[in-house]
Amino acid sequence: MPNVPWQHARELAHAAGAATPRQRHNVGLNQAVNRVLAADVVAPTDIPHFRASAMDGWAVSGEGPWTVLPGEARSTPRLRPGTAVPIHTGSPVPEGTSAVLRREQAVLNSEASSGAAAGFGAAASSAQLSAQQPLAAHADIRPAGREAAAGERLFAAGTRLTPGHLAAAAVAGCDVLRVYRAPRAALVLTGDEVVAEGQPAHGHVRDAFSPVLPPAIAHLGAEVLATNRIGDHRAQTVDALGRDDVDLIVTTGGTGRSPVDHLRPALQTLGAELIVDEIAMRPGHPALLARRADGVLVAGLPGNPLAAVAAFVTLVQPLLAGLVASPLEPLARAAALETFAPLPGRERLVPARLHTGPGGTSVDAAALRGSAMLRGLADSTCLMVIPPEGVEAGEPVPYVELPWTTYSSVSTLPRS
Ligand SMILES: Nc1nc2c(c(=O)[nH]1)N[C@H]1C(S)=C(S)[C@@H](COP(=O)(O)OP(=O)(O)OC[C@H]3O[C@@H](n4cnc5c(N)ncnc54)[C@H](O)[C@@H]3O)O[C@H]1N2
Ligand code: MOO
Repeated sequence: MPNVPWQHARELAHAAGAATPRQRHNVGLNQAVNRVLAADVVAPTDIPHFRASAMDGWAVSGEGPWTVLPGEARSTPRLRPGTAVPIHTGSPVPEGTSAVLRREQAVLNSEASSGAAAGFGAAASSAQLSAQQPLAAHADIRPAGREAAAGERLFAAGTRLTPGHLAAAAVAGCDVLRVYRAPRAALVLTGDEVVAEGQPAHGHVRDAFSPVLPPAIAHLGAEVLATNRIGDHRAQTVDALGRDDVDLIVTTGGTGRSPVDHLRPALQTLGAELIVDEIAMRPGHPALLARRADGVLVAGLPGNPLAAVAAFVTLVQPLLAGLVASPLEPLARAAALETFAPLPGRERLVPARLHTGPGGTSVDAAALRGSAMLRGLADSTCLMVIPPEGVEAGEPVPYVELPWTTYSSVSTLPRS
């Protein structure tokens, strides 16, 4: 489809990912962060699975004062009314326990000082224990099943796993989780003039993409199997686009229509279908998305670095979400801090920084935002999506987070 409206390009990319057959497998918890659940996680038992003390102190039964029994809670299966036994945080409470008395609220024998001074854990058996204040029934007892009952759904299929999910799964007693296999990608970076290290000579450029694309793709939960650098050469391009051990090939450069741009002709040679053929956006309009006859997807990002990042969030981000059955997220909005004039027929993606202040959340566009520039991007957390009709300062504008924005997507400081 030629010159696809920006939002439609996202939807086509997401649908292309979602239409790709998915594989599922079991992974250990320490391999599961950032993977997407392919099945619900269900509590195998009650969580917690036993009634436990929430504090260090005494398990007591009935009304005080209580006679302290010899031993401690773990070796005491049952308490009778009027008795108590020392207990530690997390230990199972004996049957018959009506409450836990915190050590600092306890008085042993006739001592009026706090339980801390009353020799907790070292009290002689048959000492008399009482509470400084009335003790509520069930005080400081964590009931079994308080967090979840056995069989209850803890996390739904489709959840992207964070360390917090994994900690909860571990506490539930899970060792492996059923997840979608991480999508596999290969990079093909084109350009005779592109060098991978050092200061580029006159007419050459230093590669901007190998530092940004692998972490961005990994952040989105996929693996980069290989990065292949090729010259502006037709046969090399056909060859590089032919690998079949991946779900997705991401290319950079060569999206134009000059004799040295080989991406479109190479895709034609391979019999690939163009799903998106240019996008009504700036920068990044020459970007494309294609599917080979065997289903492998090819996302062609333009060579200009900021244009490539804009095309990445438009095509690759939704596509990778579709590959693991995640929804296409609606865009968040924040107030634009400056006015953008209309640009009929296309969206503009502008690097910007989110800022929270007393008046709410706003987006502050970077100054250096030419399609071949990167300084503005370096200092940004998102791309504003300016609609064709423009936006007035103070109006809400949609934005997409950059695919490496993690825990601090909202800055509390204005751009300096
Ligand atoms: N006659 C026209 N010319 C151009 C048009 C157009 O519509 N008509 N569109 C412009 C736009 S917009 C873009 S974006 C670029 C797209 O270019 P290509 O995707 O074909 O990329 P190249 O020509 O190979 O390179 C463009 C530019 O990017 C630099 N580049 C390439 N790879 C890298 C890299 N790995 N790291 C850093 N920079 C890279 C390359 O040196 C060029 O400067 O076409 C416009 N032209
Ligand atoms: O996609 Mo191009 O950046 O607009 O130069």
